[in-house]
Amino acid sequence: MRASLLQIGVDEGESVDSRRRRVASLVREQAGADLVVLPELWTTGAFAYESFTAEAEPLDGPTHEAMAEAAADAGVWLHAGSIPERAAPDSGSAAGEGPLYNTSLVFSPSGDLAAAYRKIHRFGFDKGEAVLMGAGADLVTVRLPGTTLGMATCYDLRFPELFRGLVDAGAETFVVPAGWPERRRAHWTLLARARAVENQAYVLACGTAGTHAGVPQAGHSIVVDPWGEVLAEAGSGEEILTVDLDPAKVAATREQFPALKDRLLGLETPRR
Ligand SMILES: NC(=O)CCC(=O)C(=O)O
Repeated sequence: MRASLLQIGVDEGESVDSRRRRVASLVREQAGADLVVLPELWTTGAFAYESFTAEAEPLDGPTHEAMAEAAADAGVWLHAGSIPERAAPDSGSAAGEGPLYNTSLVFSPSGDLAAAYRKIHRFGFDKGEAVLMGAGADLVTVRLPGTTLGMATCYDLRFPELFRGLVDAGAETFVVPAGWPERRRAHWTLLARARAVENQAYVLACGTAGTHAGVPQAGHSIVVDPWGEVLAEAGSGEEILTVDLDPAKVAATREQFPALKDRLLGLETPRR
């Protein structure tokens, strides 16, 4: 299974529309891959909080349209990273706008939306995403030929219980789009490897390059195998990381070193 991670440069000098067109072309160039992965909030930049409202779009908005077409043209599964989603207002609420979410979209090779995941853990503590966006509530997995994807986004990487929940839901390959800052790059690499080792799963973690809202991005997208080995790691600039994965390695690792079977806590039915 061939995966291509597109570490997109997100700088303020490029408009959202032209970046969307550029990214669609890059996705089309990945024909021959099985899975293509984009970063978190690559239309706006994950730290460009002021632009979230202006650039928010419904689930079936311009990014959905452009990425569905690009996935179908390339004939690939596309994890299109995430968008600032403007949800419909609640039917019971007063007239006005619905909430914002940081929502990841996955398209099938025929361009159909296969899954949407609203980021559960929002970054920023008492500002930014944490106050502007709503929290997702659902764990999401997607079945692909050969592997089941588990979806998580950026700051989610710091919450191991999310990943354990995804394993319980059948995940074998975690896809983590991100806009991770350079300042905490060491955490990014360490956490990506930790989530792979503790869950005996592939981790495909795709970040951005460039600087937006004054925050230099780490880049360093990384692919880790179920034993924790780093299969590929990008530098800090815009880059495409292409890696061949062996989906059977997940089951083999879990069988040869069955640590997941020794879990005692957090199970619905305790083993001992
Ligand atoms: N966009 C994010 O979720 C940033 C996360 C981050 O900077 C961190 O966890 O550190």
